[in-house]
Amino acid sequence: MAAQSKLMPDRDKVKKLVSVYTAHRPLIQRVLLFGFVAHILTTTYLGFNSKSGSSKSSKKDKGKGKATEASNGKKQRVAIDAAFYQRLSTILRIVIPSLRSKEALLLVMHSSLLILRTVISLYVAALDGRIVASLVRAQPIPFLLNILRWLLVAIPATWTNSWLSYIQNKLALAYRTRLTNEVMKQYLGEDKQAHDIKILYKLSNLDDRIKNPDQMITHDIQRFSTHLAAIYANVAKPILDMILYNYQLAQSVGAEGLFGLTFAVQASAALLRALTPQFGMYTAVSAQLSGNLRHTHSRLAEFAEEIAFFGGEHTEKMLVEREYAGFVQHESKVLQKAWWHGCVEEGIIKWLWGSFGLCICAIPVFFKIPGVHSADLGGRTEGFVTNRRLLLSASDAFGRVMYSYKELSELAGYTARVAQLLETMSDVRKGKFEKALVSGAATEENAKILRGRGVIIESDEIEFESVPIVTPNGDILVRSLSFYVKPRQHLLIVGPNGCGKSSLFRILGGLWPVYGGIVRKPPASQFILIPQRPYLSLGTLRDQVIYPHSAEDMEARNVTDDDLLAILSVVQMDQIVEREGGWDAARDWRDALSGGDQQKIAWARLFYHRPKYAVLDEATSLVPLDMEGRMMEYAAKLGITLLTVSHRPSLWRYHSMILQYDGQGGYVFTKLDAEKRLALQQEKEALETKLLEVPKMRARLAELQGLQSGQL
Ligand SMILES: Nc1ncnc2c1ncn2[C@@H]1O[C@H](COP(=O)(O)OP(=O)(O)OP(=O)(O)O)[C@@H](O)[C@H]1O
Repeated sequence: MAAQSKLMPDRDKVKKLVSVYTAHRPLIQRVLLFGFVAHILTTTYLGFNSKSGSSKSSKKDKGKGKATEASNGKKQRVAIDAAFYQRLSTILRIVIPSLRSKEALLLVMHSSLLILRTVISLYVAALDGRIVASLVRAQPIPFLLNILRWLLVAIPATWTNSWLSYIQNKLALAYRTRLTNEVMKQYLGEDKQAHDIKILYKLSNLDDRIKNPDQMITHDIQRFSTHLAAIYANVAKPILDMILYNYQLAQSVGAEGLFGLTFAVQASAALLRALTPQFGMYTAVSAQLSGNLRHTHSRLAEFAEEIAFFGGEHTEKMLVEREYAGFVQHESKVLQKAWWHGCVEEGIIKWLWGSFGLCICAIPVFFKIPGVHSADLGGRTEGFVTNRRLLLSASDAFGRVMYSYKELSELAGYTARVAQLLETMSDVRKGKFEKALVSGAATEENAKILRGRGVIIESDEIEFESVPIVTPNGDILVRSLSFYVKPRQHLLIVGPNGCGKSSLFRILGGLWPVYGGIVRKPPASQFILIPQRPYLSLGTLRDQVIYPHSAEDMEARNVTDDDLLAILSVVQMDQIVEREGGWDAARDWRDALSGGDQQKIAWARLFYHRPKYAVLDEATSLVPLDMEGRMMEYAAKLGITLLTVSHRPSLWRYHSMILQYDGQGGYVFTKLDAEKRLALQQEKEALETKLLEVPKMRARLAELQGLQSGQL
């Protein structure tokens, strides 16, 4: 009796607690639901900002040395971390430049359609329950009416889905266009006046970070845009869905059950996340390896003739196979990781969470929920079917948030690649280069030269005052070079191979930085370069002569096709117009013209543009001597001052100054007396020929002496 009387107050306490709970249940429900929404948003945010992801990746990077690696050996970490969000926000400002932009409008349309789809799904869940309930209650009229509603709701449902995929693809295309335009603006210059920066050349020659810009501009930007457009639907929409479906579900199963479910799901989700491999890093490495492979193949196509003549197919095959093997090895590793991750993922998301869900749907069937009226069999079935559908949608939404983590990792990979391209171009634009320097650059004296910067002054004449000639690798070819070229004082540049003759032109053309001294020169637009193998663009015959002008530019200069024909007749190429089918004929001119004809077309281009200075780098090596003289004289007649690199003595007489490198870092700059030099050259050659005869004469002498002694 005593023990019973002791228990009584406890029982009273519990009863009191239950009655307080029942009385305040609406408030408790609201607090729980609010807590639920806050919890979902916080955990999702923390999940996408997971520090563990980044630290894990850096540990792995150290262990296996696998992160995206620029060719200068620097590794770039790819994870969903602060760096990723920072890169992404920079790119987002490019792809969605303002709230009034087309992309922002598409995003608003996309969001509205996503919400509409969720609303339709909620309605369909309730309708499904009602259809099953009318079946269980054997009520044909409500059943038919509900089927009619089902058919009617199918119209906006299908319409919404088609629109969603259409707008998502449009969004991806719009992002790609914005990003490509921005990159092209930096890569090839914004307008015709902006080509002085020469990012195109500097990116691959003065900097090591970007190995294959073609792959980045075409493939990586496309993948990035597609992922970015999809990530919005895959992250924002599932989060919204999760909140709405669960809210609806809580109305019938109680927020307590929902909270329990959320706790169990979050715990297993944390486990899944911990087991998720670094897909972002793998994506970036994949893109890099496939870019290398593509580059190796494009070299094959470009140098097909040279390789075929050398019989270098076997060596090239080995090179391609090595690249391919590296790519396949990486892809196989990723596939294996994706395989077991897929198993764990499906086990947890589909099956474990499915069982949790069924238990939740059973709550109103087995327990009396305070404040909810008991239902008949039909009502219970309706509740169960609706709840189950809501639950399936909610768990599907949660699953998509989990999967989107993987997608987000991939997006991080492409974001890293695109951001690297943009950052490197911006650095190159500012003159900041990252390049592995050769050992010679390590000496203190060389390093000092490399740290310095010279002055460039715009002028009508060309003058170098104590300018070092330094290669992008940090090799110093000439420590201090001084010379000048006045208009019509043609300069000949000679010296052994690799001594820096063409490098001088790269400094003049603004391709290489000036590391010291003073350079006075006209803007790069006042120079025209004719290399040994001239560049022929894609386009018509006319385009080859007027490159880089367009037909409109030519018209604006009042130059007609007849004028072009007259220019071609100077180089004896006028018959080509008829032969190739007129000025508008388009071909691959590198194949259609012989080497000599290509050089002549380049000279015709020079005569069309009539710049102040022409830079000729072995530009007459493939044309006959009489044609060479004709072209040089015509250029001089047009008032073009020539800076010529050539080993042909026949060219000396067209120049008045000479810059002669000795190949050891020294040089002589002096007046060129062509006749005297030619006489000296002829005397030297005559002596050399005579000297060649000496061994023969000695042998003959010995023979004669032998004969003579035999006779005696
Ligand atoms: N983009 C580059 N990156 C690194 N080094 C370079 C680059 N271009 C040229 N060089 C180096 O600069 C040096 C000089 O080259 P340059 O083309 O000026 O020689 P050159 O005197 O014209 O020789 P040649 O008569 O054989 O054409 C060479 O050692 C070359 O390897």
